Amino acid sequence: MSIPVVDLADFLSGDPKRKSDFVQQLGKAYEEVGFVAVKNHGIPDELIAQQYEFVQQFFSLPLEKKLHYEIPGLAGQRGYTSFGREHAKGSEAPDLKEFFQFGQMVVDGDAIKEEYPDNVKVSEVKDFNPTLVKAYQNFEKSGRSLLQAIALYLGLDEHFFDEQIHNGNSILRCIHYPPITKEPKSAIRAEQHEDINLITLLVGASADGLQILTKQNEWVGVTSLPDQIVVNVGDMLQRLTNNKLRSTTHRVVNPPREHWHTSRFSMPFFLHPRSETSLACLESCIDEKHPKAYPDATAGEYLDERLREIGLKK
Ligand SMILES: O=C(O)CCC(=O)C(=O)O
Ligand SMILES: [Fe+2]
Repeated sequence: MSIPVVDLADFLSGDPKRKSDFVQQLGKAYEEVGFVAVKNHGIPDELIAQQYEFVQQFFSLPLEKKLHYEIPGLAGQRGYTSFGREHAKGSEAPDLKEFFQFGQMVVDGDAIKEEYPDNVKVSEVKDFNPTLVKAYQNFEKSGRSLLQAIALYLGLDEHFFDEQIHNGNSILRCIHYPPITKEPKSAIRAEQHEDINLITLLVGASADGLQILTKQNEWVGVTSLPDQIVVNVGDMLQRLTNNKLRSTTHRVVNPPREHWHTSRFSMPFFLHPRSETSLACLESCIDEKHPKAYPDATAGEYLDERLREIGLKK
């Protein structure tokens, strides 16, 4: 299915009409579909290509080397998480994936640094960490622009989210779905779920498989052109907007049998605010037809609850 396509260059053009058209297109797409493809997203192609290359090198290391980077007690939030550990909320069978997570680097003296575990340094793949740092910063920048557009759509100040995401708890997740060697029991590459965070930026995955559940309750495949990234609403933004913007259910299905021998790689960037940020439903999104649907919570409290539900936190 082709999801709506928006052009971030319109938002950044300085032309008030192009900017406000972008805001309306993005907001409408998030009310209706929850997913958009973004062109002119600002993340350099060479950087994405490099990141893919290093990520493939990392996952092709022998398991005992990768296990060095799986750090107990971090709930998978930094470093390596081995195959079969994470399951979707409400699902028993683990997903068919392994992944590596990279988090915020605080360099401006902000005391929030104490909240974050250090990133895990991979020594076997030269330039792995510096490349993830660059990618992380680029995703943050594009994500900030998209949230500025969302703020305007919601009638908020354009910079409403800027402070909330400054040194926020965002995660860059590099995923490997290995080749499938035997009939999977009930598991698929990634079982249906909604993302936890505000928005997710996903660069072109290396193979088909991503599907979204439409309002008509049908699973449809999502494909984006190589020069686009897919950006979807997560549960934190759905919650903040009292269900005005949709955190659409999605999954990654197994390939047809003739492609079982192939790996799939993908790199979602989960944009999170600072943990103290309130996710209380915005007053402007509450009315008689839309009574307040969620109790107040901070982003930190909510994340904690969700990490327990998916088996990453005990
Ligand atoms: O691999 C993908 O294309 C999507 C992964 C995903 O939805 C997730 O990790 O939350
Ligand atoms: Fe997801």
